[in-house]
Amino acid sequence: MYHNPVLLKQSVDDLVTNQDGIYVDCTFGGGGHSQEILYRLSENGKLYAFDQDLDALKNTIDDPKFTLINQNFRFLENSLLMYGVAKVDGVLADLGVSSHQFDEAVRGFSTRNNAPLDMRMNVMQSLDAKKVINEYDEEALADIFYYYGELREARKLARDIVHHRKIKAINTTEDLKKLFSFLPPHKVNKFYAQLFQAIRIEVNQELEVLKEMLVQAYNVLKPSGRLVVISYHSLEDRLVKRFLKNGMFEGEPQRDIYGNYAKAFELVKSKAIIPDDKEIEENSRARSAKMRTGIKL
Ligand SMILES: C[S@@+](CC[C@H](N)C(=O)[O-])C[C@H]1O[C@@H](n2cnc3c(N)ncnc32)[C@H](O)[C@@H]1O
Repeated sequence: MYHNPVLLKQSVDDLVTNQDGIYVDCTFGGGGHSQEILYRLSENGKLYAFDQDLDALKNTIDDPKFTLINQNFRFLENSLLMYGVAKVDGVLADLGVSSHQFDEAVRGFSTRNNAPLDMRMNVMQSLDAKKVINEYDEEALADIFYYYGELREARKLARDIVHHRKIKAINTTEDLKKLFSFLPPHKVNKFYAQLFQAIRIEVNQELEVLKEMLVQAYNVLKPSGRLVVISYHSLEDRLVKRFLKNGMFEGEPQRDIYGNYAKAFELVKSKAIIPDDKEIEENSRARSAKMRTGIKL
């Protein structure tokens, strides 16, 4: 199976409030969420879906209400304008990589397989994991490991990598993992997961594009339109949470003349929605999912 959609019912229940409306699925993947949105729309409704990965295009849905756009969702606003769409009723984003991307060993996302250091969601882009690991300077690498992987020994890791790559280029996931094989077995899997997460975030500029998409989603939403975001790690969730609360990512939110914080969205639930035990048992990818929904004020 290409991908088993996470929090499917909950997310689409939150998203679709107008069966004649215009909706956006920023992360088409295997099309599970898109398919469910289409079921809820009348023949007057429209769904525009984005995916930057060419593989996802193979899953396209044959439905006159549906348009699939092979583009990064950081170009949400302009891409929709190209289709004559200025305002929409709801935007969904189910972030990260699909199971298909993860399971395709050759793409280098998984810590389990030996593969070229790649990790690009869009195989047409030039920056890949090999460039990050072999060409970034020590300080840049340390920052990536510290901020994106939340690895405390970031400086030492960066130093080790720079030392080894002078002797021999680090070309594959196995070359990279081998550098840290001295770690105790009970620590090594978590460490690799954090290391790979950090590199993947950098290769795909995941936090930057998320910020750009959130701001544009706000711009394209009609008043009362809904933004639903499912994220899979705390760095993403933190950005989504702050944006839905204050319409910004950092700093002090503005206050009105009464001293109240200016709000961009009303939250459907103050706490993030997480999958229940049954869903996690059936789909391990659901384990770290957090969903937040805002209604544009
Ligand atoms: C978790 S999967 C989505 C799965 C989908 N909801 C389903 O039901 O099959 C994320 C998908 O979004 C795509 N994606 C991630 N970031 C993207 C971005 N910045 N722009 C466009 N597509 C992106 C990935 O290529 C991947 O196919």
